[in-house]
Amino acid sequence: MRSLDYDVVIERIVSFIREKVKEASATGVVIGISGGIDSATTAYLAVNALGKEKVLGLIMPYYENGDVEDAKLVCKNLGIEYKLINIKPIVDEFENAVSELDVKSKGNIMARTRMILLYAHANSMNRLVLGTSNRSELLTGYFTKWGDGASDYAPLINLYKTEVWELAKRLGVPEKIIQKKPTAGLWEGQTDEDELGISYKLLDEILWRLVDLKMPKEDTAGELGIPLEKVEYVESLVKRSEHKRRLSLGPEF
Ligand SMILES: Nc1ncnc2c1ncn2[C@@H]1O[C@H](COP(=O)(O)OP(=O)(O)OC[C@H]2O[C@@H]([n+]3cccc(C(=O)O)c3)[C@H](O)[C@@H]2O)[C@@H](O)[C@H]1O
Ligand SMILES: Nc1ncnc2c1ncn2[C@@H]1O[C@H](COP(=O)(O)OP(=O)(O)OP(=O)(O)O)[C@@H](O)[C@H]1O
Ligand SMILES: [Mg+2]
Repeated sequence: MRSLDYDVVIERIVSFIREKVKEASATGVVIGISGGIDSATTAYLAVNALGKEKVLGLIMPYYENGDVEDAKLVCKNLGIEYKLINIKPIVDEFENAVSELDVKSKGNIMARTRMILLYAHANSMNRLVLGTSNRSELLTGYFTKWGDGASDYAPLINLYKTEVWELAKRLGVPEKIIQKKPTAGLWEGQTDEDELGISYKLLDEILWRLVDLKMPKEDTAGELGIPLEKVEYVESLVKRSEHKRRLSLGPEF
């Protein structure tokens, strides 16, 4: 895995956010704050870039669990304005309108409902939506298309999850948030690593070699001392999710 100078990373992201808000003549940014590390890290970077007055956090729970308290902790530590919006009635109304909704499809409605609320605030306040996706999620397609994958700018998009952990430590994100298991929170007990079937540590090592270094899969498996099937599995995740990394296509003329 590459080794990054995190002081430089922070400086680059902070000036990126500042520049994009200025370029759009926007009054600030809106971020969905879940109580997880990606949104916390994004919010810390945004406050560094713009100051706390220009960052609005939306806390949008479906389930009643400790995540709301963690999300509030992030907002309070940063001193940013936040709004709590319970998305359960909205999502349940969608569920009523669709027959035979499976658990994953309902989770995607949650992610898309949050996206609508983020854009409603961005529209009405002349702000930009900052996304929280990272490179591990982007490459594996581990996000809801047009849901949490949708934003105006995504400051962490070129950093792997293991790098986001490093960044969070340096930014002073609360230890409690850093220590949490990554979860999309779309159903009770869901964790990223269980659903993906691989740890982020290994996933990132494989993706770095396969995608960034363009290393043949046999060499990747050899270097990491893992079965070829594990690398082929990650390769399949990348291939299968290609459609999520571009705007909708049509035939060319
Ligand atoms: N080949 C293709 N070409 C063009 N479009 C294609 C396609 N295959 C599927 N599609 C379309 O894509 C849809 C499937 O994609 P999508 O709707 O995203 O749904 P899907 O990929 O099935 O589910 C989203 C995944 O992301 C995870 N997630 C979601 C949200 C947040 C987080 C998190 O980490 O916080 C994780 C979630 O747990 C789940 O595993 C299909 O219904 C179809 O409309
Ligand atoms: N309950 C929620 N309230 C507000 N935003 C949410 C909520 N759940 C998810 N989101 C938004 O969706 C994004 C994607 O979720 P994801 O789980 O990948 O990130 P995270 O929760 O910040 O970090 P982690 O992956 O470590 O759990 C979040 O960063 C956040 O912007
Ligand atoms: Mg989460």
